[in-house]
Amino acid sequence: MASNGSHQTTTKPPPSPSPLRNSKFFQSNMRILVTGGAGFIGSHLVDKLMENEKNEVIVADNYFTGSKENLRKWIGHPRFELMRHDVTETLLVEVDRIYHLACPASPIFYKHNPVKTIKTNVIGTLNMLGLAKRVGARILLTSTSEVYGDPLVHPQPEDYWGNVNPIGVRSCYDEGKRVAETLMFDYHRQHGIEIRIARIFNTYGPRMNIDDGRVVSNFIAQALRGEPLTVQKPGTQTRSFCYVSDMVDGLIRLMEGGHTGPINIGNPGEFTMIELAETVKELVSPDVEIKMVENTPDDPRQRKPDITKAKELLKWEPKVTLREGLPLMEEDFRSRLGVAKKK
Ligand SMILES: NC(=O)c1ccc[n+]([C@@H]2O[C@H](COP(=O)([O-])OP(=O)(O)OC[C@H]3O[C@@H](n4cnc5c(N)ncnc54)[C@H](O)[C@@H]3O)[C@@H](O)[C@H]2O)c1
Ligand SMILES: O=C(O)[C@H]1O[C@H](OP(=O)(O)OP(=O)(O)OC[C@H]2O[C@@H](n3ccc(=O)[nH]c3=O)[C@H](O)[C@@H]2O)[C@H](O)[C@@H](O)[C@@H]1O
Repeated sequence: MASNGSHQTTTKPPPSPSPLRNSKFFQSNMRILVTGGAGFIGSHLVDKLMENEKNEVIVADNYFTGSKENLRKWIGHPRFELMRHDVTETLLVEVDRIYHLACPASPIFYKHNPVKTIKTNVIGTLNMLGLAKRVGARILLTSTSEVYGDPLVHPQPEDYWGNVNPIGVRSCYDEGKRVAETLMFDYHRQHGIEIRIARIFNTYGPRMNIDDGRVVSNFIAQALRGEPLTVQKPGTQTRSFCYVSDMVDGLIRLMEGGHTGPINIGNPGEFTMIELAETVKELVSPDVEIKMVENTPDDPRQRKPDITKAKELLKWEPKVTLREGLPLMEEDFRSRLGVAKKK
């Protein structure tokens, strides 16, 4: 009988998700949530995770920039589930790992509805951290090299704090990702959540949206349509391009390794936009014109990852060069645009 109305505290752990988990017939798979899994990087990550028969994969995506088409081969598979879900709303699922990718990544899409972009980065990441806390999952955030802004240190190591405009048209994305990183570390310190942060540098490959607006997809689509390649001024700005299979390998190593990050994942091969246009022209369509056009505000002038940490801590480095990766992407764009290669 309760003595004098004082509350008794219980130290019993919360019940397991289902008593079936304790059954000797239960096969304990790794259950993995991929937010943004219908997008470009997300769908390649899903392909890789599904190769392991011990993995069950759940994708949550609102299809803003992603599509079911990217996951077509897995729909109906017993270890795969796809749900239409916006990460700015809470989600209750029992999972062991969360790859949190949901966020539009191309500047034209993230600037389309900047308030929604920042909500996705902030509220979406809070929701996923809340989920990780509730179910004890490990969570990986796909942050970005944009946290370095228009960098004054080159190449960029992880301990560089960046040069970011907090009120510019890109801020919904780069400041959004910076807050997302802060939230990850605060949940880690305050609640002991297991976190991983990848700072991804420009990644390209098959399945990018044809009219995605990012530079590699723009140039390949333009070359195949016989349109001028639009180099935004001054054209001397640089980027370092990582092929998507290398990126997925790096993300899985980071998730399964013992380091929180942030860790840069990218290919240190650095090119000006004029060099990129010339390479696409040479490889895809030698007759195409290269045209200089106006740029957008706050475009970073140079970007190249320092990947010392990834090499040391993850034993990771990219394998696919730009000249090897571009033809793989060209092949995919040719088949989607219905443009055959001239013999
Ligand atoms: N590709 C790159 O070069 C690059 C570089 C740095 C960081 N990243 C990060 O990697 C992640 C994936 O990028 P990507 O290139 O595959 O982009 P993407 O646009 O192809 O994929 C993003 C996915 O997130 C979904 N999404 C967007 N908002 C959502 C929301 N509120 N709720 C649920 N789903 C939502 C989209 O529908 C899409 O499927 C992003 O977080 C991006 O910031 C990408
Ligand atoms: O890797 C990153 O960290 C970030 O990089 C990109 O942002 P950005 O580098 O600006 O990507 P693009 O839009 O592909 O632009 C790259 C460069 O190409 C130029 N560009 C773009 C498009 C075009 O048609 N022509 C052109 O010259 C831009 O001016 C810019 O200098 C991504 O879109 C972000 O999601 C990502 O987080």
